[in-house]
This record gives sequence, C-alpha cells and structure tokens, in this order.
Amino acid sequence: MADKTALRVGVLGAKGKVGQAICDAVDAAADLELAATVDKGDDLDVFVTSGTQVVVDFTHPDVVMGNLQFLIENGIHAVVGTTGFDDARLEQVREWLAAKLDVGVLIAPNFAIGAVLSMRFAQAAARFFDSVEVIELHHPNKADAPSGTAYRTARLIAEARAAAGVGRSPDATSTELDGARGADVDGVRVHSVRVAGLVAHQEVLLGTQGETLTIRHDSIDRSSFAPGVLLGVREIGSRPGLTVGIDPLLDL
Ligand SMILES: NC(=O)C1=CN([C@@H]2O[C@H](COP(=O)(O)OP(=O)(O)OC[C@H]3O[C@@H](n4cnc5c(N)ncnc54)[C@H](OP(=O)(O)O)[C@@H]3O)[C@@H](O)[C@H]2O)C=CC1
Ligand SMILES: O=C(O)C1=N[C@H](C(=O)O)C[C@H](O)C1
Repeated sequence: MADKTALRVGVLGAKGKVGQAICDAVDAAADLELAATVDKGDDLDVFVTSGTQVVVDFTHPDVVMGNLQFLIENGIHAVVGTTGFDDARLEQVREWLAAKLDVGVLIAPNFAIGAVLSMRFAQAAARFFDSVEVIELHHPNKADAPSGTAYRTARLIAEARAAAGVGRSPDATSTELDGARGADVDGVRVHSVRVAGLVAHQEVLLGTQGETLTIRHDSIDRSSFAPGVLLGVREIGSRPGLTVGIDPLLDL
C-alpha cells in the first residue's frame, strides 16, 4: 500500500546517467515516492496530474530554463543539478519565483559532499598562494565546458582573492596557441579535460614560494550525487525562493 505521508518526487531527465541514479535513490528511500518520470519528448503535464511535489532536474543546459518556468508556474518545487546557470539565468529564476512566493528552487553546481567541501577548501586557501589554477576532468559526453563546478570554484577563488587584495596569478606567457592557457573565469585560469572512462573530477592547484597545495575531488560513481539531491528534495519545500548550492543545507 502506498505511504500517504511520502513526499511525491518527480525526475526530469530520468533516463540520463544521473537521472537513473536519482530514480534508484528515490525508490530506495522510505519517505519518498517516485511519482512521475520525464525524459526527452515526454509531456511535463504528468507532474501536475500526478500531484508531484518536488521535481529533480538533470537534463541539459538548453532545456532546463523551460522546465523551471513550467515547474514554478505550476507551484512545484525544484532541485536542479543541470548546469549552465550564469548570473542572468539565476536572475530570471528569481523573477519567476517573485510571482510564486511559496515555491522553492535549489540549483547546485555539484551535489557531491566532497565536491562541496573542496570548493570551500579552495576558497579558504586562495588568499595564501601567489598562483591558483583549476583543472576539471570529465567524461567526453559532457555538453558544457568548463564544468559548472569549475566555474563556481573559480568565482569563489576570485572573490576570496579580491577581498584579501591578492592579484592575479603571475604568468609571463606572451605567445600562446589559442586555448593553451585555458578559460579565464574572473581572472582564474580553468582547464577542461574530456577523457573516456572518467566520471567527474577536479583539481585546484595552488602554489607559492617553495610549496604547492593540490585540492582534488573525484566522483567515481554517479551515486555520489544522490545523498545531496535527496537532502535538497526533503528540504526545499521549507525554503521558498532561490537557493544556490547545498552549502546552507549542510550548515556550511
Ligand atoms: N549538479 C550536479 O551535482 C551534477 C550535475 N550534472 C549535470 O546534469 C546534467 C545531466 O547530466 P547527465 O545525466 O550526465 O546527462 P545525460 O545526457 O546522461 O542525461 C540527460 C537526460 O535528459 C534528457 N533530456 C534532454 N532534453 C530533455 C527534456 N527537454 N526533457 C526531459 N529530458 C530531457 C536526455 O535525453 P537524450 O539523451 O535523448 O537527449 C537524457 O536522458 C548536465 O548538465 C550535467 O552537467 C551532472 C552530474 C552532477
Ligand atoms: O556533467 C557532469 O558529469 C557533471 N556536471 C557537473 C558540473 O558541470 O560541474 C557536476 C559534476 O562535475 C558532474
């Protein structure tokens, strides 16, 4: 018999690599019920007709904004792992939410606890080193570069260095092949590697006189994202408005 107190959860991108892991995790959780799943070509209305309370989105940067607009307009909370959120997109989400004050949206560049902590460690270390660069390494089916995690890490590092009055990393490069020094995210160099067999990995390399520090995180399986996603699913109903990152849910 169905548990009437279980939270009714939907998954968008349910046939995808992460979507499948999230469906399994929801199925295995006694307090959650997998109410509806949607993948490419399916109608979003199933979330409304099934009484879904929270939808998890792991789809594609090109479609996630349309999904979010639908969910917010229909009063359904959202937990979003899909990447591609710049300041303009976050502002658009806030605008939609302003018309639906009881709806909560959580958007997180990375739901793995180790990744969240590694971003924090990088942010804390950034002001103590002359040089800092970010290298992210992923499977070759990834659509976006740099990764959402690397983009966020670089911005946190840049903010920490600016607040401490630390300038850009020294770099004497005067001639280069296009892209050889990576992308410039707020003055921090970010390098993207795509290699078959990888899942999701990141290194932050810091260096100063006579020493280097490497902060590395590895997601070796997509189940690494599930605990953070389920935490978001359970919490987002009591957090109206936009939450970026799972840090506040972890009391970080
Ligand atoms: N925040 C985090 O912790 C993490 C974020 N991600 C991000 O999540 C996203 C998905 O990653 P991943 O699972 O690896 O990607 P996949 O390509 O494996 O999965 C995406 C799924 O979404 C489907 N899809 C595409 N368009 C739509 C649509 N309009 N409606 C519903 N479903 C759709 C795809 O179908 P089809 O294949 O037919 O196109 C596919 O089944 C990426 O942006 C990735 O960067 C990934 C891991 C962790
Ligand atoms: O596409 C992926 O796989 C991942 N995407 C997220 C990102 O872009 O940061 C999170 C994680 O790195 C896996």
